Amino acid sequence: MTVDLYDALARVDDPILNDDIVSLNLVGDIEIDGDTAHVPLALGAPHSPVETQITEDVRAVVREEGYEPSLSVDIDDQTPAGVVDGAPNVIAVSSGKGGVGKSTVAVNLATAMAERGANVGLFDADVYGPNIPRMLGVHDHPGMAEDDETIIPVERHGLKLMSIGFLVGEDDPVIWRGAMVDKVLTQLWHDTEWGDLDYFVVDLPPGTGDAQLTMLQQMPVLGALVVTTPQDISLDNARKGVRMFDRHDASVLGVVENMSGFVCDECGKRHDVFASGGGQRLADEFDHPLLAQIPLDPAIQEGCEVGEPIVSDGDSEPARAFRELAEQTMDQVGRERRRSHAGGAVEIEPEP
Ligand SMILES: Nc1ncnc2c1ncn2[C@@H]1O[C@H](COP(=O)(O)OP(=O)(O)OP(=O)(O)O)[C@@H](O)[C@H]1O
Repeated sequence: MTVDLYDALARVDDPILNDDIVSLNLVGDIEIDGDTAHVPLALGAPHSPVETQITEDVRAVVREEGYEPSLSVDIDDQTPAGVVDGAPNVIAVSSGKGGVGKSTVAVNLATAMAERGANVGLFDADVYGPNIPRMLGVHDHPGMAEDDETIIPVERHGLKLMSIGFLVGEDDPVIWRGAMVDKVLTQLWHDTEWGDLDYFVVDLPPGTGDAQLTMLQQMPVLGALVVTTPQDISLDNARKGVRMFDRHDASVLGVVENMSGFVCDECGKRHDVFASGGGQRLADEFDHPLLAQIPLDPAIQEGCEVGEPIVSDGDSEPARAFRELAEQTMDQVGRERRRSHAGGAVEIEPEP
């Protein structure tokens, strides 16, 4: 009977890895218990659009075959083990230089993933400008757990936040360097009681120097986003960022072009304030996907000022762009995890 079910499940495709889920080894040992079919699936990006679709397709096929589906999801792959419970997918948000909107992207990405139902932790490791508490409207400080040894992260907009800014204050110049910074950051994230997380977003300090590299080496980063504006200077710096990740074993999940064109309220036309197409060129050059183009919009900055990430603002253009970024990022995470599970048998088509 289960043989038929495997045959039937081979009708379900993984649209990213371009093969069916049985050939990709994503279906574990099926057990039949009366009318119920227990189907273990090897999926690694909870609430991502593609994996949500795969699970819905699996349920539909199991029902068509006359069973009630009971799915369990677990993945065993080669990605780095998590540092916190639940082995979350660690995503580093980076930029080649300051001021391109890296923290804004990290905040809106994390919020959008949480709004899709994922358990998300956000770690503000930007020692030189830890402004995420302000962007999320957090004025409290985290508390200590009863054991007096672990820190309870602040919860806001459905995500858990810890920031180096809680220790040093946003406007205090950070005088620590090198090893000291690493030590404090590592301790802060280990000592935080994150609970079960699906995704762990880390806002790195801007730049591509030793500080960022050491930080990456100490975190089990699954992949990085490289945020850039369309200008050349910013792109040159972003290039260094991509190379840094390529040298380190963390893969680049994709490029995010921020401040990409300004849509005028008055005339409704899009104006490319900076040069256009830069993010796409960078992505093409390194064969990484361009995950989103976030418009230059004063509402994004106002959202940061009042502590309400723009992505929660209904159907505005920037909100849609950030939601798209979250969906694309989660799908890239899923691609890495499932590919790693399926092993060398998978031939990946280049990104369109
Ligand atoms: N797409 C956008 N449209 C309008 N304003 C934006 C946009 N993205 C970011 N900003 C604004 O630009 C400023 C810098 O953004 P942010 O602090 O996120 O940059 P960063 O790259 O993290 O900088 P840092 O170097 O300090 O880490 C903020 O005031 C933010 O509100």
